Amino acid sequence: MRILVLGAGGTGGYFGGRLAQAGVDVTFLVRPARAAQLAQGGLRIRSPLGDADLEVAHATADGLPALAAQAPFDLVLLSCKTYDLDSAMDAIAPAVGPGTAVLPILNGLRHFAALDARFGADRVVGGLCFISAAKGGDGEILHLGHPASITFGERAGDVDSARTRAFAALCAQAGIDHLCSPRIARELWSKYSFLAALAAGTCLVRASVGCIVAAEGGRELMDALHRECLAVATAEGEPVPEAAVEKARATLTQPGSPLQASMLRDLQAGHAIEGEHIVGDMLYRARAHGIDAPLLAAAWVHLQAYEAGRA
Ligand SMILES: NC(=O)C1=CN([C@@H]2O[C@H](COP(=O)(O)OP(=O)(O)OC[C@H]3O[C@@H](n4cnc5c(N)ncnc54)[C@H](OP(=O)(O)O)[C@@H]3O)[C@@H](O)[C@H]2O)C=CC1
Ligand SMILES: CC(C)(CO)C(=O)C(=O)O
Repeated sequence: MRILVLGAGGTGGYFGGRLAQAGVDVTFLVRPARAAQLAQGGLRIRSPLGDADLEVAHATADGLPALAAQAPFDLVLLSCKTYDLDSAMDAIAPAVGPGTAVLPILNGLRHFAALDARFGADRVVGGLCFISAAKGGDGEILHLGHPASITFGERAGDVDSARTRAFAALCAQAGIDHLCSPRIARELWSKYSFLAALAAGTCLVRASVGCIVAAEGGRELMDALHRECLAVATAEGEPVPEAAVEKARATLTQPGSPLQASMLRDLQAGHAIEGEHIVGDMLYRARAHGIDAPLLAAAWVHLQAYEAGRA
C-alpha cells in the first residue's frame, strides 16, 4: 500500500512517522518550509513510546503530480487542521485517483461533507485518532502522553474492505494501536462528544481537567458540558454507548489530570484554532435539534472573542 500523508505536524508526523519507521511506503506532502526542515533534519519523534530519527520521503504540491504518475497512491492520510482543509484538498487532489482512499484523522465531523463533495463519498473512509502531540519549535514531533491510536472504518459499514484490512495490517506492522471499526459513525460521535466537551471546558477555563475539577463547581461544569454534547449525539441518531459515556466522563472529571484539549495548547500559543469546527458546530447542531446548550454557547462566544482578538 502506497500512502501519502498530508501534513507532518503533531498527528501526521507521529502516525506517518511510525509507519515510515516500520518500512511502509510513506510520502509526506508538506509545504515548502516544512519540506526544508525535513530535508535538513529528517523527521524526529520524541515519544514515551520510543524516539525516532527518520529520513522520510516528502514532496511539495508542485512535485506531487509527477510522483502520482509514477505510481498511484492507495491511501491519503489527511492530518491538517480544519482551517487548512480547502488548501489541503487542493494539494492532495492530484494524488487521488480512481482507487485512492482518503482517510481523515481530524477532530470533529464537518470535514466529511467537504471531502465527500470533493472526492466522492465512496473514497472517504471514516477516521479519528487519540493522541496528544504537537510540532515543537525545531520541527520535532512531541508526543506528550501515552495513548496513540487510530480508529478507522468504512462509513457504509463494510467491516472487512480490502483497503481498511490493508491499512490495519500496516498499523500492526508499525506497532500502532488501531481499531478497524464496523461502526465508525458511533466511534466518531463518541470521540466528538468527548472532545467537544474537553475543548469547550479547558478553553473556557484555560486550565487542565485536573485544575478545573479542583475548583468548586468544576466537576459539575465538565459533566454538564459533556451532557450537552451527548444529547446532540443522541439527537443525531448516534447515542454514545454507556460504557463510552462512563469512560469519557471519568476522563473529563479525573482529579489531578493534566489533560487539556489540543485546542487549548493552540490557543495559549496564540495560534489559529478549530473553534467553529469543533465547538461551534456542536452548538449549531444542538440548536438545530432544539437542545438547550448554554455552556457550549458560552464556550463558543469565548472562542470567537479569542479569534477576534487574534485578528
Ligand atoms: N495534536 C493533537 O494532539 C491532536 C490533534 N487532532 C486533530 O488532528 C488534526 C491535525 O492536528 P495536528 O496534527 O495537531 O495539526 P498540526 O498543525 O500539528 O499539523 C497539521 C499539518 O498540516 C500541514 N498542512 C496544512 N495544510 C497543508 C497543505 N495545504 N499542504 C501541506 N501541508 C499542510 C501543516 O503544515 P505547516 O507546518 O506548513 O503549517 C501542519 O504541519 C486536527 O483536526 C486536530 O484537531 C486529533 C487528536 C489529537
Ligand atoms: C482529546 C485528545 C487529546 C485525544 O486525542 C484530542 O483529540 C485533542 O486534544 O485534540
